[in-house]
Amino acid sequence: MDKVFIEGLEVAVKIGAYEFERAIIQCLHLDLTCAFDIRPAAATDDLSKALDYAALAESIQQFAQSVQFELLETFAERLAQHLLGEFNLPWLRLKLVKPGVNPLAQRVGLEIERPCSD
Ligand SMILES: Nc1nc2c(c(=O)[nH]1)N=C([C@H](O)[C@@H](O)CO)CN2
Repeated sequence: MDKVFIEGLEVAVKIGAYEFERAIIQCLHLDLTCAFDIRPAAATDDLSKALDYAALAESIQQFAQSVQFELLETFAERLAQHLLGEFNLPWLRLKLVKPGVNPLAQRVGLEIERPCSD
């Protein structure tokens, strides 16, 4: 299956398990890969037949503005379900990085695939 992706999207969101995090907005770095058949768009040169990555990015930003969670896991799962439904996607991979959390690590975060491949 073809893939449409966004890499390095900066997303501002209220997220964190600790008390001090409930009052601040933090920036996550997001990579998204979506399975999508590009042939109808390629055959017609028509954006309406494509998976519009600008629309994906806008939907992600709006979702992030409308929620507040403690865990990256919750944010990832809810966002994945939101995108699968809104864009009628058969599969996606979503990677979230929360920068600056652990001084001994370059990056921490998680990656999910939905529907699961295993
Ligand atoms: N698996 C996770 N571990 C941790 C999370 C998380 O969302 N998922 N969150 C935190 C804290 O919010 C931390 O990022 C604050 O610096 C700790 N561990």
